[in-house]
Amino acid sequence: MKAVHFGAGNIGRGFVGLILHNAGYEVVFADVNGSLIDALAAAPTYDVFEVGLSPRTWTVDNFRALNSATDEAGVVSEIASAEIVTTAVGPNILRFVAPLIGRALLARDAALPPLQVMACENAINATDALRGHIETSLGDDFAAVSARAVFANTAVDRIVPGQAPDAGLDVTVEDFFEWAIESGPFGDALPSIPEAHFVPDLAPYIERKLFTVNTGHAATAYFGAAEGIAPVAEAISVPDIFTKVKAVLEETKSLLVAKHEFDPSVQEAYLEKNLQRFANPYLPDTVDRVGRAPMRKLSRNERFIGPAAQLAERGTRPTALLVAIRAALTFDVPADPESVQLQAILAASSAEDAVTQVTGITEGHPLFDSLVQTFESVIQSR
Ligand SMILES: NC(=O)c1ccc[n+]([C@@H]2O[C@H](COP(=O)([O-])OP(=O)(O)OC[C@H]3O[C@@H](n4cnc5c(N)ncnc54)[C@H](O)[C@@H]3O)[C@@H](O)[C@H]2O)c1
Ligand SMILES: O=P(O)(O)OC[C@@H](O)[C@@H](O)[C@H](O)[C@H](O)CO
Repeated sequence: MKAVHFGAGNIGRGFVGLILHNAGYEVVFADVNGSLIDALAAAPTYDVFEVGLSPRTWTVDNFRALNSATDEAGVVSEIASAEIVTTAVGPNILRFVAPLIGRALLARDAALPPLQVMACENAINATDALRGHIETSLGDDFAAVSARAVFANTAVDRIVPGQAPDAGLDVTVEDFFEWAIESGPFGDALPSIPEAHFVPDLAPYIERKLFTVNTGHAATAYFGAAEGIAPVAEAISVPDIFTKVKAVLEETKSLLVAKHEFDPSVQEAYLEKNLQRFANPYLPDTVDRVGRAPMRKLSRNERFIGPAAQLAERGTRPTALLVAIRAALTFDVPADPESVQLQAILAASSAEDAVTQVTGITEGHPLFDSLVQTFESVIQSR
């Protein structure tokens, strides 16, 4: 069994690659980072160090690595004969890997079982987005080959921080993980991945993950950055930050419980567990990584505006989420292109225009006026 995985970065090596390896797949990593691919191609193994209360080390072998910038034909050929293709490249990069998957579908033997395509990104319905990019890249040819693939959305959860410069290929990760995959698209032919769990309806899982883990994580990062704190674990240990993050998660909990009918006590335990995960003292994670790409994180369906807008549409004005959104607007990291872009918008725009540009929320939406007030207070304080 062979899986081609795009993105040999933190989650690629420390989670998707590891779980597929443990499931018995040969993993072919495809990445545009030449030095990373060269190192992987030359290495027989790498280690994954799980840190936390139950530490353990995994050794990953049975992998190969290809440079998808310089060897497109090689990557296309590998995908054409693979069982699975996964991605962990970032939601905005899916459009660049899609044409290679499209070309592989054209080349794939129609007699093979369908290629199982799963995007493992922090975004709602990322695989649907990937499929859309494949359709765009193939144009009229897509219809003829669409039966050669099945597309399943997934929710992946494991905190994998940036790695130390001297770590080489080894990856330090937390000792927790969860991989939920929608089962419907596979029919009776589920992929053989024992450590994943297959669910008929992914929507509650991905919203619960994005609006709890990632909303709380990002809020911690932005509150921490505003206080000049770099480590995430240190940020969440500040009582005032903990209180504000918990309040944010109580708001998203109220939405998740109302919308998906989660048991309130189960959701409370889930959010408490996540507050503990952020505080993992063994995990060298930073507010700059967790807060990265604030334009993406503040976009319409993402971890802040997604739940805040839904609460407002249900007649509840969010308050803690707006405090976190305000902190996000102050995230000023010159090395982060989206932070630079955000600060430029705030410097040059009215609050009304900035709200629409950054969040996609327009006048007339029940959250609009609250966002304008929040943006205005940041613009005034600059
Ligand atoms: N790190 C985590 O804790 C974590 C957890 C769950 C989900 N995710 C999600 O996984 C994705 C990747 O995150 P990460 O933390 O591993 O980032 P990362 O930067 O460590 O890895 C991304 C990799 O993608 C590669 N890449 C970029 N453009 C590419 C292209 N066109 N083709 C092939 N490879 C390309 C980069 O070179 C890099 O190696 C993101 O969507 C993120 O939200 C991350
Ligand atoms: O990857 P991002 O930028 O969407 O979000 C940063 C972190 O919150 C994220 O990577 C978490 O570590 C991960 O989602 C945990 O499962």
